[in-house]
Amino acid sequence: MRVAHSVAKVREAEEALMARLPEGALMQRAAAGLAAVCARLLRESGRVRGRVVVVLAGSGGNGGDALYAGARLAGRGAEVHAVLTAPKRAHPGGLAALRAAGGRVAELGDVDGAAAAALLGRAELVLDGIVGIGGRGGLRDEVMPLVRVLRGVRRPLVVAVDVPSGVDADTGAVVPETAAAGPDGEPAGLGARAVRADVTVTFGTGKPGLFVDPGAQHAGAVELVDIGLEPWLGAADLLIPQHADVARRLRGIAPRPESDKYRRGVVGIAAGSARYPGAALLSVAGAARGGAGAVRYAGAAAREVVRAHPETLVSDGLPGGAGRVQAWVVGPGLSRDEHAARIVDDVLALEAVLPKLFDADALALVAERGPQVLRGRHPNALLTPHAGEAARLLGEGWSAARVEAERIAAVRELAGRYGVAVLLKGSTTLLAAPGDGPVHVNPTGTGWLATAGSGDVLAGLAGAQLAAGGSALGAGATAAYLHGLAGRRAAFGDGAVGAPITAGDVAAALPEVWRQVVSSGASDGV
Ligand SMILES: NC(=O)C1=CN([C@@H]2O[C@H](COP(=O)(O)OP(=O)(O)OC[C@H]3O[C@@H](n4cnc5c(N)ncnc54)[C@H](OP(=O)(O)O)[C@@H]3O)[C@@H](O)[C@H]2O)[C@@H](O)CC1
Ligand SMILES: [K+]
Repeated sequence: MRVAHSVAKVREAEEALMARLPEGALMQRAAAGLAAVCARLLRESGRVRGRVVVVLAGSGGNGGDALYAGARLAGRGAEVHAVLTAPKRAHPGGLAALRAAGGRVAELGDVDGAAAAALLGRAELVLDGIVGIGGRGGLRDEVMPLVRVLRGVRRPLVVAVDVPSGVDADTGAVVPETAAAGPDGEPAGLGARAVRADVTVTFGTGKPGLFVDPGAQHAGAVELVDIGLEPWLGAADLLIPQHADVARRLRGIAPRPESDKYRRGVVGIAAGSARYPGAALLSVAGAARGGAGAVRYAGAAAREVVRAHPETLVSDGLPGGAGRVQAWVVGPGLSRDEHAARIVDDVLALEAVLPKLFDADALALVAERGPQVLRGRHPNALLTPHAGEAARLLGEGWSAARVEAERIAAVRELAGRYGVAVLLKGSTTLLAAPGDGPVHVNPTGTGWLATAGSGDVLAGLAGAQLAAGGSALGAGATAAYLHGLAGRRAAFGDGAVGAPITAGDVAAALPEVWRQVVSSGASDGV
């Protein structure tokens, strides 16, 4: 499990640790770890000696880390150039160390467009130490020309120090560029006032913004440098599961010799309608490979379902009359007519402790009824909205765009308000349960999963995980993880190039990724 802590918790822990260490010791630990990662990255394509490294150093501790790391690389023979983005306030110790090691120093004002392009064009590695956890808002005007040039030059490896400068460390938010087009000709709207890194070397613990989009896209691969903070860090704010965590749960629900289909769990699917039978088929496909012993289907697409999935137990009545199940999935392709409302109300009338997953059209119907139909009544329910559905559930003051921009806050608010676990779909899928516990981030997604019906497969899969037992949050997190891996598997196969996939391909890839996770469970995985 990877973890992340809020800036406030990091600051508190740093203070406690610094009080026990000689002055500057913590920054030396950070810089040593940072330089070691940079040296390793440079060695992947040769030696450190003679390589051109450009350090962008701001006015705070982040710039200090970068300058000290630059000094260490210069000490190993690299040709290091620093550009001070706030020359009067550059870290004095770091600056002296870099100069003493033979590094060259320029001020932002001296490095205009052409000079910046020449310098960054020669760089093999750029250290982004403009601003770290002390940053507020997007990058300021004075550094943007340099950042735009960096974006345009034939890419050196960009290593962000602690956080990509301009990314909000707590939320992952970035400020979009409002200017029409940058000098590099980048179309308006695509750029952000933030650095885009290949690798982020973060200190002490992860920062939430490194794992949640759009910040995650700016962070690239995240490497953690241990600076001894752990004993002083409180509970994590974000958890990022890896193969080993998911493997533990999958082993726990694997069938035993004495298992029968009922002990493994039966998942009920109330999905699809005469208009949208496909959603029923895809939900059943996800559920059938999701770890339950059997799938029961209740609804208008019974005939189509049994034709495509003959192992399914089908009926065309309401869920309550369909027979015993351990978890219900309601919503995909249900449409929003009176009959759909009757189905949702029927599920809401089922035994309170029975796990129930509400997706798609069922979410709109839940939103109409209000949080009180779930809060305090259905402790094991799971909502699986995308941003638009989340905004509808949250009501006044929320829009899909706001949910996208404040994903962590949105998923927490939803879980708190409805009193149930929530899986917020999107480019980074997040999960939260009511209360102050950590938000889970799914690390396995791929853009190729943005394809029709992909959410239906996820709903079925998550329902099967609910039926197999455990908390709604654990079931949802496992489903999101497997679904993301299956999407990657379907889109990329064994290679590095993705291709378009269908939701059916995602369902078909589930057994393979399940095996992959369980068999490599001891390693880090993603
Ligand atoms: N504390 C520790 O023990 C350790 C800390 N460590 C390191 O220190 C970092 C934290 O250092 P920090 O607190 O000095 O803040 P930092 O991120 O450098 O930025 C503050 C400066 O940036 C400026 N600035 C703000 N917003 C901006 C913007 N949008 N665009 C441009 N500039 C902006 C702001 O300017 P001002 O608002 O004052 O005008 C201020 O001067 C942390 O991330 C880690 O790398 C490690 O060495 C481990 C030990
Ligand atoms: K930075």
